[in-house]
Amino acid sequence: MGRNFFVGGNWKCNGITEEVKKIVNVLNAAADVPPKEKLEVVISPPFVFLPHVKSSLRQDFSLAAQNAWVRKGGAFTGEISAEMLVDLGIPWVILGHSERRLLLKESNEFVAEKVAYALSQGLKVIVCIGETLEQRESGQALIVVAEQLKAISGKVSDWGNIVLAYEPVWAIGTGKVATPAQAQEVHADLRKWLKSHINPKVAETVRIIYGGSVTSANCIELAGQPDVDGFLVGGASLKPEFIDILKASLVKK
Ligand SMILES: O=C(CO)COP(=O)(O)O
Repeated sequence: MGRNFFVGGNWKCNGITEEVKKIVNVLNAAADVPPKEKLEVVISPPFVFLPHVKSSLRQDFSLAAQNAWVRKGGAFTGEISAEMLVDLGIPWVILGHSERRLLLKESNEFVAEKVAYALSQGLKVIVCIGETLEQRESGQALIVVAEQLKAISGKVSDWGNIVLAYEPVWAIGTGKVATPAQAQEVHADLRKWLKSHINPKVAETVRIIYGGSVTSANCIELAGQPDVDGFLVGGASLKPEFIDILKASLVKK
């Protein structure tokens, strides 16, 4: 089917210099990581560590920022612009993470504007979408992710540089992973949505990755689902078990 497996390691707001060095050492020392043509690995440290990690991380792994400002830089204290990331040679950015949607009140529209701007500057974007527990329990999961997707599709015409990360909020950092069937159901539905609202080619080629309590213990079964094209890993990306998660890509033929 030709969708290259994709694993992102989202370090979130974790790590100080010594810890960052240790994680990079573990990543650099990992043997038998499938080659780039089979597995795309993107590590996302906090902004302040991007230059250090860029200069010390193995060449077959790539880098993502965890956020970017919604438009050109300027008088926006505390923000980081897409131009700065491009200047530093950072190819990817994570946008729309639920922690930012919920804690920093980023709306669907705002996230969509950020995605469009980042793409316009040449960044590739990991777009996060996902429902809360309350929304799932009231049967709204698919409606919520479709709305999140619709906002983005209203502002984006080229999907070639987008990876979609389905991250149910109730599974993030809770140890309560979605079952493989739950993940597959939403991923298949997202692909159906893309097919009818964008086009069949985008539906077939966009990678849809799962995030939320992925560990070395559950990654193989999740990776075995036909519409799960990889993972966005939080907590476990700070640990040596991340290497086992990378190897879950081997279940894809
Ligand atoms: O939010 C996540 C990745 O972006 C998932 O976090 P956890 O893997 O810690 O649940």
